Order: sequence, then C-alpha cells, then structure tokens
Amino acid sequence: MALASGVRFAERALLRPWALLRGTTLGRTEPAAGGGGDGARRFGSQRVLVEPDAASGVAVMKLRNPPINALSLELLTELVISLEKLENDKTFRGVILTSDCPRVFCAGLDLTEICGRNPAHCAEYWKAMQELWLRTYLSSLVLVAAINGACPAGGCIIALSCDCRVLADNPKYRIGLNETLLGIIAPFWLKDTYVNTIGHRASEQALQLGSLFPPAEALQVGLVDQVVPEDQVQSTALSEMARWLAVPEPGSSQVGPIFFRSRAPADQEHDAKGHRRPPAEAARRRHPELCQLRLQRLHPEVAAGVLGEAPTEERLRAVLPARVLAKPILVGTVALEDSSPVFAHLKLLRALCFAHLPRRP
Ligand SMILES: CCCCC/C=C\C/C=C\C/C=C/C(=O)SCCNC(=O)CCNC(=O)[C@H](O)C(C)(C)COP(=O)(O)OP(=O)(O)OC[C@H]1O[C@@H](n2cnc3c(N)ncnc32)[C@H](O)[C@@H]1OP(=O)(O)O
Repeated sequence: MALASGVRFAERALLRPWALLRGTTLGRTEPAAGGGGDGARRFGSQRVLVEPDAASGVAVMKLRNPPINALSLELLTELVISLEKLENDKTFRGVILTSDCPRVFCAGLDLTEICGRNPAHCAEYWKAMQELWLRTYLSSLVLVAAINGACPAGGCIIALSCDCRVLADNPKYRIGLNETLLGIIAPFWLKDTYVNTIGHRASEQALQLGSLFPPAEALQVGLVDQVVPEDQVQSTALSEMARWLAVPEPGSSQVGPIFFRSRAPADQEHDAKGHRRPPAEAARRRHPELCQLRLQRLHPEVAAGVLGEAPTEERLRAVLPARVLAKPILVGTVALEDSSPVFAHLKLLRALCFAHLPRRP
C-alpha cells in the first residue's frame, strides 16, 4: 500500500517534476559574473547554476550541491529541468557540465537517499536518476564534461553520457565506476556504455574491481579525452565544444548511432516535400527492427524503477507499441550497435515515461 501511494506520488511528480523540489527557486535570472554581454544572463536553481552565452549557443551548467555534489533527489530533478529548458531553447546547441564545488565534480548517488529509506522513496529516487540519464544520454545538445574534481560512480555516469570529457590533471581527481565496491550493481545499460567507451576487457576489469582511474590512466584507457592543468579545464572544454559544434548539418545532428550504421537512401532522410526528417524518425525508417523491443531482456530493477512495480509483459505490450511508434526515441550521441540492448531499453524506458506524461501535440 505504501508502495502504491509512493508510485502515485512519483507519477504526479513525473507530470510536474518541480513538485519534487523542496525549498528551491527555479527560473531565477540574474546578470552573469563578469558583466555579461548580449544574452549573458544566468539562470538556474538552487543547486544548478546555468551561465548561458547566447552568442555562442553554449551554456555552462555548474553543479552546486556542496560539499561534494552528491546526487540528491533535488539535484537530479533540477538538472533535468535545466537541461530540458536549454533543449527547448533553440538558441543553445551545447552545454558544458562542470562543478561549482571545489575538488569534487560529483560524488555520485547520494547514499542517504538510498540507505534506510522506504521502497517508495527508493523507486522515486531511482526514477529520477534514470530520468537524468535519459535526458543526458539522449540529449540533442552537445554535452562536454569539464571534470574539475573527483568523479566516482554516478559522477562518472554523468560524464559518460556526455560527448566528450576533459579531466583536470590532479591525481586526487579519480574517475570510474566504483559502485561494485559499495555493493551496488551497475545496470547492464551502464555496463554497455562503459564498454562503448573503454572497450570490453577494460570494462570487465574496471567494473569488477570497482576501479577509479587517476587522470593519466583515465586518458590511457580512453575514459576521458583530454587531461589538462586544472586552470585550463574550462577553456579546453570550450575549445572541444567549438570543435563539436563546427561540424555542419546534417552531420552534426546525425553523429552517434546513425553515423555508425549503413547510409540510408535519400528517401528515408527526406519526406515527400523534401524536408529533412528528424534524425530519430530517419533512424526508425532505416532500422525498423529497433522498434522491436526485447521485452524478455527487460531488467526487472530498471523497470521497477520506472513503473514502481514489476511490470507484466501484458502491461508493457499494452503501453509500448502506440507510444514507441507515435514518438520515436530520440537519437543519442553515443555509438550503439543496432543490436545493443541498451538502445532498446532506453527506448522502452522512454516509452514508459511517456506513458505517464501528457502527449505533446
Ligand atoms: C536507488 C536506485 C539508484 C538507481 C541508480 C541507477 C543507475 C545507476 C546505478 C548505480 C551507479 C551509481 C552508484 C553510485 O553513485 S554510489 C556512490 C558512490 N560514490 C562514492 O563512492 C564516492 C564516495 N565519496 C568520496 O569518495 C569522497 O567523499 C569524495 C567525493 C572524493 C570527496 O572527498 P572529500 O575528502 O572532499 O570529502 P569527504 O569524503 O570528507 O566527504 C564529505 C561528506 O560527504 C559525505 N559523502 C561522501 N560521499 C557521499 C555520497 N555519495 N553520498 C552521501 N554522502 C557522501 C561524507 O560522508 C562526508 O560526510 P560528513 O558528514 O562526514 O561530513
């Protein structure tokens, strides 16, 4: 019963995510530090500071949940809202994610949100974490992680879901998925992302051992793209961003899964009027098999996190086809193979989330 009421609350929260926020001011706007020229207004919330630069189309998003940027429910929710806001504003094409807290990029899951909490709270928290994952992993924005501090577990998840990672050269700033050492098992979609980034054998070792890599090793294994002196992290992230944004259309919107698959005939890229189809729509036409969800491989915990209860196949089938086909999944910017269960699962999760959301016109 407690679980059921928790789920109802969580569903309401999905409809109005800001209802989750306690003591938070959203949408505050104030001049950016340093005077601020055209469009240089900053906004954000209590735990997420956004410094937008309309001229370049890039916003710097700073996590500020001192002392260690633990991913509390509030921080997760505020991050999702801030990203959504930037995605909906066509001025912006890229976001640099960084920390406003000294020495720590993000300490990962806020363990106080899990330990000793009731199942309803854990389900709500799990859902919020997944929502952030989906929002970053499938973002239409270019995301660059400017990692200016320690980056364990959930911090590394955020970094992994970005297109590019720049790490400060400080041996104390280690990065990796160390949750195994805490008895938390990484969901397989997270494992797959690790594999996509650092390869199979390295992931196998690092996940099992719960390895945290110091900068030089993180660079060597490919977990980060650049290691630079601490005072150059932000400027390097901006240079990387410029490189990514310099890719002209249509390439810039189609890097990622589509880019790594066979080229599509032109009639799949354009509609009858010659307008270019959104990347996700083109991908769906090219790879209809992606819409065939492998329900049997649904991870029960992941599903439980979304639904708040173990879903039956009957229930999933009732929810999925219409939603998935009506609203194809957004194409992410991480290279996934056609057969990757991650893709199917993300689609499934998204579809399930949509099932709780009002449909967009
Ligand atoms: C419920 C379902 C979840 C669904 C999730 C879905 C998918 C993903 C699944 C799993 C992957 C993710 C797992 C995790 O993220 S688990 C968390 C792993 N994090 C860590 O191991 C980091 C632990 N912390 C540190 O290593 C260090 O604190 C630090 C970040 C390097 C900073 O070091 P520093 O010396 O600067 O600070 P302190 O160590 O003194 O810490 C200050 C203060 O913060 C407390 N604290 C530290 N980490 C956490 C944390 N993760 N959550 C909550 N609190 C934390 C620490 O105890 C200190 O508290 P105090 O009261 O003593 O001041």
